[in-house]
Amino acid sequence: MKILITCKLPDQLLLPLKEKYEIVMAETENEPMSRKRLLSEIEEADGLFTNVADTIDEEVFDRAKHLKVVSTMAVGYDNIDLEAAKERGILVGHTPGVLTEATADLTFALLMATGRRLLEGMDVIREDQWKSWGPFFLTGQEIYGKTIGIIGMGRIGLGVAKRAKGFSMDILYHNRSRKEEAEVELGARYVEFDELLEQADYVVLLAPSTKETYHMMGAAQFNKMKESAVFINTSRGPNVDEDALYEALQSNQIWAAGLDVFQTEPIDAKHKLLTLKNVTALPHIGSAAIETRMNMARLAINNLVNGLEGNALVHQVK
Ligand SMILES: NC(=O)C1=CN([C@@H]2O[C@H](COP(=O)(O)OP(=O)(O)OC[C@H]3O[C@@H](n4cnc5c(N)ncnc54)[C@H](OP(=O)(O)O)[C@@H]3O)[C@@H](O)[C@H]2O)C=CC1
Ligand SMILES: O=CC(=O)O
Repeated sequence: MKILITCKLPDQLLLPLKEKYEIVMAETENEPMSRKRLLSEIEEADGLFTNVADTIDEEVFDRAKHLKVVSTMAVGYDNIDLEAAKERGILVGHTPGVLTEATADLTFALLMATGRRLLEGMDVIREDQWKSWGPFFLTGQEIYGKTIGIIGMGRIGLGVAKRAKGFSMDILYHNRSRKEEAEVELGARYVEFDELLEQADYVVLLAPSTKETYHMMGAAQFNKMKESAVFINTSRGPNVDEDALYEALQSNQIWAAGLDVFQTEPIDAKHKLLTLKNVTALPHIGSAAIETRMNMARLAINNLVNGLEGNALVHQVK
C-alpha cells in the first residue's frame, strides 16, 4: 500500500513504515507539498498523512482511487471536507490531547507578551531606540489578578484556565455547553458571550473553526470589549473578521491583540494588521514544542496505520 505524506518527517518516524508501505513524502523541510503534486500523488495513495497547511477538499477526494484513511497531524480538522470523506467511506483521524499543554503554554505566553508588550521592547532595542528608563516607557496591562474570558472551554481552554488560576485571575468562559471541571476545580464562571466580552481584560478565543464560529469575533463583538482589553486568538483565523479587528486596534477601541492564526496562512508580511504596534503576531506555532510535535506525528502515524490495517483509529473524527 502507498502512503502519501505532505510534509517532511524525520527518518526515525518513517523507518517502521518503510518496512511495510511505499512512502511518498515532501522533500523540503517546512515547505508543504505543492497542490499540483498532492493532486497527482493522491491518485494511487491508500493513506494520506496531512496537516493544517493542506486543503483536503472534494477535488482531492475525487482524484483518490484507493484512499482509505486521512490522518492529520493536528487537532483541528477544518481543512478537511468531512462530508466528502464520509460519502466515500474514508476515515479521518486527528491528534487531540497530546498538544493541549504546549498550546495552552503558547496561548498564555502570547497573552503575557501582548499584555506586557514584550516584542515591542525587543524592537526598541534592535532599532536603538532605548534612550533611558522612563516612568511610562513601554507600559502594558497587568495580568495578575485580572479577568480572563475564554471562548471555547475545551481541552486547551481548560489548560489556559489552569495557567490563569496560577496568576489569580478571575476566569469567565463561554461555550455551547457547561464545563463542570472548569467550574468545580478552577472556579470558572459560565457567562453569555456578550457578558464575557464586556467584563474580560483578556479575551482568549479557543473554539474550533466551524460554520457557526466563522467571524464570531467581528465589529459588534470588539465594540463590546473594554478599551484596555487584550484579544488573543490561537484557534483559527476564520473565527475573526480581520478587517473589524484592524479597525478596533487602530482606533484603540481595544488595547492590543496577540494572534497565532490568520485568515490566510502564511499571512502576507505586508498585511495591514502587521503594521500595527499593538499586534503581536506568531506563525501558527501553538503546538510547536519538540516533544509535542513528535507525539503528534506518532499519533497521526498510529491513526494512519490502524486505518490501513482495518483497525479502529486511536482518534477518529466523528
Ligand atoms: N494555534 C495552534 O497552533 C493550535 C490551534 N488549535 C485550535 O484550537 C482548537 C481547540 O482545540 P481543543 O481545545 O483541543 O478542542 P476542544 O474540542 O477540546 O475544545 C473546543 C471547545 O470549543 C467549544 N465550542 C465549539 N463551538 C463553539 C461555539 N460556537 N461557541 C463557543 N464555544 C464553542 C466546545 O464546547 P461546546 O461544544 O460545548 O461549545 C469546546 O469546549 C482547535 O479546534 C484548533 O482550531 C489547536 C491546537 C494548536
Ligand atoms: O493548529 C493546530 C492544530 O493542531 O489544530
